[in-house]
Amino acid sequence: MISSNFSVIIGSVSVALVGYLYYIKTCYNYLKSLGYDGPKPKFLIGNLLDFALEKNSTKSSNFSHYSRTLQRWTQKFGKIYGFYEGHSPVLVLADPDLVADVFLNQNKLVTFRRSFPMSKKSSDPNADIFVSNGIRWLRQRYGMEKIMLNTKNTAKCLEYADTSFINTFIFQADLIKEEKNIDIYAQTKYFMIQTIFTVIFGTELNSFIQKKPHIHTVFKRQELEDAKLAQASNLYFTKTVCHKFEKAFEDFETFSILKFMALVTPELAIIWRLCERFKFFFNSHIFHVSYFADPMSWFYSNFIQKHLIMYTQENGDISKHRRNSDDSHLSFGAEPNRANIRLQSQSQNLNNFINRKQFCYLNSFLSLTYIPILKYNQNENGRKMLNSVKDFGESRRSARLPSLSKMDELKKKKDNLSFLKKEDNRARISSIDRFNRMESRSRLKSSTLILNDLETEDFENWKLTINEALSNTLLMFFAGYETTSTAITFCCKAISTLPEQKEKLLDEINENWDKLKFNLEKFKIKPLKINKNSSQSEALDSSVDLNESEDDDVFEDDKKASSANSLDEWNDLYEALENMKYLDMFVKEVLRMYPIANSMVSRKCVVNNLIISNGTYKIPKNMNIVVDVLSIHNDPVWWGPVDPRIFYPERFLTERHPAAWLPFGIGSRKCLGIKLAMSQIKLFVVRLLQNYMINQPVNDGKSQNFVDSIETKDILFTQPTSPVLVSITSNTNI
Ligand code: HEM
Repeated sequence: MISSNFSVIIGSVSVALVGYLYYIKTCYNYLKSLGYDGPKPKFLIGNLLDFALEKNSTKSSNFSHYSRTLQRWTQKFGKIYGFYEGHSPVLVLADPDLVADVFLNQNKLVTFRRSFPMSKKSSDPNADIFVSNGIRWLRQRYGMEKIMLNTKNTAKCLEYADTSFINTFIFQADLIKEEKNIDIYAQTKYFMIQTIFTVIFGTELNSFIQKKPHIHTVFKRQELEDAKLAQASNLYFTKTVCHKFEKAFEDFETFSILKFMALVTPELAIIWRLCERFKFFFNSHIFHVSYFADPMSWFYSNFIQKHLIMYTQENGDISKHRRNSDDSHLSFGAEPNRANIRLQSQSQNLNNFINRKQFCYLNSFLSLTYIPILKYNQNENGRKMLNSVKDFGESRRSARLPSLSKMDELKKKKDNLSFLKKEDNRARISSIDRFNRMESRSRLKSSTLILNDLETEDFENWKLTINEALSNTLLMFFAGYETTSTAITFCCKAISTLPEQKEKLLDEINENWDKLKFNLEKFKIKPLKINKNSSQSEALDSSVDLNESEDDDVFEDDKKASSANSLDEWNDLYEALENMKYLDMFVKEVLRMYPIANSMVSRKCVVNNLIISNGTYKIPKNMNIVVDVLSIHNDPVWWGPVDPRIFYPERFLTERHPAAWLPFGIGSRKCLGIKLAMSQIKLFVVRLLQNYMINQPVNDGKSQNFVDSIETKDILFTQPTSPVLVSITSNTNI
């Protein structure tokens, strides 16, 4: 009897397996049946091996290179074709007209980013804007755009970037009085982690280890030796943080058997997700699938939590918030009961954050949140919590939120979500309604927070949940750190290898010198105006006495000075950078030649048969769509007549196809950090050239042609595979 049952089970499983394998086999006809050509897939894995085996044709290494694989296929199959990830079809667009047809499509809600079987679902309570889709994305985007694409906020971030430049770069490089090779890639990472940290928390990374960072005293000449040690310890911490982030990226890119299985058998993803829960049995990295999960929890417990503790301590509220106690947790992904206990202190902590004057993303995102109401609010604790949260919400609402009429006005007004403007689009409205319903269903299922459904005001629909506010702050690190530091690295390498273009940049900096005021002056360091004809640079303003008496509390002075420096100063600097046309073209040209986040430019078609190119092509529902950015960026049709392989910023003087330059993506889902990233890259380039002479590395042994001088890989982002050397000499008077 047992054996016959066993045979039945084995038989059924075998039949199911054979059926499943047969189904997989039939999938490989799909793209052909739609009329799309493409590389020949292998059974089960599709074309995944082609990515892994892609060789860098000009270099000895063989790091896999997503963009180069697409580029090779484009040469063979043309401007639109398909490939298979496992047996899931993916459509590739390699033509700006087609990209515009899909990504700028106003009517069809093509705003869904493609997803991977094991990545976070859009319905997850902690889903950030990057993984969210539909109305869930739209709501987050609506609020976050106002913060992140705001010029004043971006100008404020320049102040943070300037200070980071001093903290992470100037000091080390100032010790270099003779020409010396440095790894500019490592340096820009230290710069970026400090900058992005301050942008998110409004406080310096160093403040986590020392309340008054020694860095602010390092520029006293007589203390230089001591300062070296202080600096070393501060940078040690920064380096640790960078290391953790590097690890996160590595983990993401490392082969994982469960990720691979989910990619080739997405229908069984539920099984692979279950297996992941038992990963501790296997105790091996290759069984991990979570995207950034571990570093994120490390990051959360080390940063957000500590920050809140520190903040409440600074505000004299230590009694309620014991260090290392659970009391000061936010309910980020926590269970309702635990969160219930903590909410009193949470709301206090959040209140403190919200009421800070200092601009930072966390603060701004929290000011967009719904009032969180926990499920079990009928007991006394719950009621207390409810009241305190309501008070907190009220104060925030009156302090921060625009009035209802203002909000309506804003909704009506120009914003980048242009398809919102289409009033007569019934399909859109019904889709949004549907997503709204779907979203509220998934929200009700969420075990963490239940949103206050009694909030009836219209604009409530456009806020973030508290979990979204927090997960988006984490996203900012990952979206902003690696990408921007790599972009700055490429710019520095271009400066060091292209003397003619460097001269043009120097000329423009000299022309705008007075507008590009340098924060360093308050640290008694003076950049010297660049005199290209002599080896000696001229001191700009001899009225600053470098030996003037030093205050014991430089930090306090700096604080006062920086608050006295009104925001106008940073607005002026922002404007000055914006008006530097050659600098703008230079950075754009670097990003044209070295686009960094190509695999992010992707969408999922959620409408039945999207017709593009005047009916020439049809994209069926659920098709994943990616863009071959590298081919578009190197197509002479769009970038000629000067050969696109040549570094030639002036090509941007000619108006180009709007979908031919894609480093930040395109359409209503394009990069939210574009303003921040561009202004920080420009600021770094300007400060670097104001303070240092940058040249080709001495005795590097590598080609000093810009294009060949950096070896890259591209799995998640394009990254240099080895240290990027430039030679540097200080131009600064200390
Ligand atoms: C050089 C630096 C950067 C590059 C090359 C870059 C590139 C990209 C790309 C290609 C996308 C996908 C766009 C699309 O699908 O059309 C993207 C999305 C995004 N980026 Fe960036 N990025 C950079 C810096 C930043 C920074 C500094 C931040 C924020 C601090 C940021 C935040 C985001 C966010 C939130 C999204 C998702 C937007 C959405 O889904 O609506 N990025 N980025």
